[in-house]
Amino acid sequence: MPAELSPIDKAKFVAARRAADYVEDGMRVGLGTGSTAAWLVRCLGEMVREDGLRFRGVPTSTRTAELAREVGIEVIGLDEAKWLDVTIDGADEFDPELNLIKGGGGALLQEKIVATASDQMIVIADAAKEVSNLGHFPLPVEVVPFGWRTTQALIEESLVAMDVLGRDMTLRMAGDRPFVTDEGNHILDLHLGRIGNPRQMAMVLNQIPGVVESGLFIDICDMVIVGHGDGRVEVRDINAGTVTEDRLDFVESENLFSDLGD
Ligand SMILES: O=C(CO)[C@H](O)[C@H](O)COP(=O)(O)O
Repeated sequence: MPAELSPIDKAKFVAARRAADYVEDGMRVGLGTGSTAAWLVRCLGEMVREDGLRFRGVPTSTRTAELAREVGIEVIGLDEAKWLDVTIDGADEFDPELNLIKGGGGALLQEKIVATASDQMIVIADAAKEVSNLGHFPLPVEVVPFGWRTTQALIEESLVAMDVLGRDMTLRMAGDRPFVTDEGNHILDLHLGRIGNPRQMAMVLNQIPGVVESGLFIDICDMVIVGHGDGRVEVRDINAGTVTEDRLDFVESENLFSDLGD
């Protein structure tokens, strides 16, 4: 058991813990990927074991599926679930309209499919993920391995046509090999600095043959729960247009903290 969590892990934990309250008996729930989503999965696992919560989870990656099974969550596939009550996931950035950049963990494709097949998407994030404009975080674009350099050139052409400055692009690596997603694809990270029109960017990227999906989540997220290191939690609800704030007691739990990392 770690002696002390960092403020960032505390922030991720309180956001995840607050979001777990949205899961009710009988629900089908999309389970995101990443370190914040891993806190959610641990919290939900504890609620299953300690409080008898009964729900079925649809994981968005093999990593999340493994953790969910480990903590006692019943795991099903999306086609079995068909439609989900809620998906709870992390994000790399969110803007005032609750548009997102996701895919830092490489799971953007399953994450987008699962979130889109849900009545509601809740994002859990530490405060550092909030931005006025998306794009400081490199935008992940999933591309098929076949002809990926040609796809890269087509993306570059499209960025030129959109007058986008700062078009640096890198193939994501895992050691000395290209990173491979759960779907067997590669990821190009677009270092754009600022995305002036995320909606247009998402549409343009999705029209390029070879691009499977981009990490821009436009009009998909309904609510962001922002966690702070001191236990404060803010809930941004796009429909209600409200910001509510409360504070969670940071209760240390040996079970939850025994397997830090994602
Ligand atoms: O999109 C994702 C994975 O593909 C993650 O949700 C995103 O990268 C945030 O990760 P973390 O919670 O570790 O900061």
